[in-house]
Amino acid sequence: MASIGRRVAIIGGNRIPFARSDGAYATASNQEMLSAALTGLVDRYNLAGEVLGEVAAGAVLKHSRDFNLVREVVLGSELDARTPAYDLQQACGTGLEAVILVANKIALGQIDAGVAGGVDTASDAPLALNDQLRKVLLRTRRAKSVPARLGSLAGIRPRHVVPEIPQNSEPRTGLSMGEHAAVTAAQWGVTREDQDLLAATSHQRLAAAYERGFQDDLVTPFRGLERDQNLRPDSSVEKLAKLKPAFGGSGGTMTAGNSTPLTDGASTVLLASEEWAAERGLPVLAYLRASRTAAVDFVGGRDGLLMAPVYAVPRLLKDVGAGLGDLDYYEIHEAFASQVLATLAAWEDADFCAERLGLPEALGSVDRDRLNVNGSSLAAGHPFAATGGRIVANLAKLLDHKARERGPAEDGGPVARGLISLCAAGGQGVTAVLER
Ligand SMILES: CC(=O)SCCNC(=O)CCNC(=O)[C@H](O)C(C)(C)COP(=O)(O)OP(=O)(O)OC[C@H]1O[C@@H](n2cnc3c(N)ncnc32)[C@H](O)[C@@H]1OP(=O)(O)O
Repeated sequence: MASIGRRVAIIGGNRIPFARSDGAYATASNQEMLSAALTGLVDRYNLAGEVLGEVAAGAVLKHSRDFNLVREVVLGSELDARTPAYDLQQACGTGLEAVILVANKIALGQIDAGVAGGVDTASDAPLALNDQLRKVLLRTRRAKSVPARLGSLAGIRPRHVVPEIPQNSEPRTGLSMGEHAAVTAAQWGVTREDQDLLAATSHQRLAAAYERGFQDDLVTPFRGLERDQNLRPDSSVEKLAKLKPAFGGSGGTMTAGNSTPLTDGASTVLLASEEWAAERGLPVLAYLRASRTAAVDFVGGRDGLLMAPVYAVPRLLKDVGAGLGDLDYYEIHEAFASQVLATLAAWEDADFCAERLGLPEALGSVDRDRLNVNGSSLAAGHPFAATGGRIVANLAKLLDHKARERGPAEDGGPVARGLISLCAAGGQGVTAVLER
């Protein structure tokens, strides 16, 4: 559906540098990381003491003690404690979904301003008690006498002490995200060379963005880290070509270098109505124009696990009256280089577009010079729920720069537009168009 209601302004974002799992943030909790990202945002936009409409954020991997994670983060922040907050989760789409939810409430006039965000730690992943041990302990707690309690505890066996560790795999197929992506890569004939080129480019572009100061008002140092720990400015196709396959067996084309690493980090984005921003003298970077989500039947094998954005984007483009080639920037989350390349290949394939997307011709090609121009998840890393916020803030700033370069449009319409596409576990995709 096309956008309705008030225009939703993106004022800016703040994140902490992303760290490789078991790296700089090995001892940081989700709450600490999201608090750091929010504190940086509050400081940058003078939000201390403000009662915001809401803060919506989430984590994919969460401890049970974090049942009210985002509200706890707000209570520990400089925001007025009367700011409501809630947790949400849509796998790797969480951060962008949070932006969309806050934006929709602003568009409908239900709130005037809000923060969206996301956080994840693969280092501090929640280990759960073995199911059998949990049942014994619950039974023991219900027991009414000491002998009954001891009798219940006597049922504990060594095998019950093995914890349940969260798996980076799809429950319905048992395959990891990487293994799923490897199947799709083979189906679309994605080559190792193209994947390594995309990965090297991602590192080089993110390094350049840091060098020219683009990240200065997007990233706040945390725990001694000033830049993303995964970033390798000297990354090259030659070095990447030496890595052994990580997914798809010994002949596989996917490696540690052209796949995202397990990552820790947090991001936040400030959204508001134009009136709210003007009252505070806060400049607008860009507007959230439209969004679409989609899901695919990857269990039945009809589509690849990470191919849902392929379906969401044509509907989104129709909503905003644009062709694929009309956009100034394309931000396609790099879960794996192969998944970005398979997505592009699908849009270029006239038969696929006719049969699956119901289009009269191929959706079109994406100009690589406008794709992930500041690098993306292959270089920055991918703390699942935090990636959406990173991408939204980055694109909003790019659009602001582009609009300043071009000056106002003669017809009063948007001067610059960009697409965001995020694939997510469970065969889902979350996409949006930002404009300025
Ligand atoms: C919707 C979604 O977003 S789905 C995506 C969800 N995310 C995932 O599934 C995470 C996928 N990634 C993983 O599981 C892991 O990172 C793996 C399996 C790919 C790799 O894990 P590891 O083997 O532990 O990676 P590690 O960091 O040790 O790298 C392996 C080697 O590659 C090297 N390497 C990694 N990246 C690069 C690079 N850009 N350039 C050169 N060398 C590199 C490392 O230095 C290391 O070399 P070494 O063995 O000589 O030390």
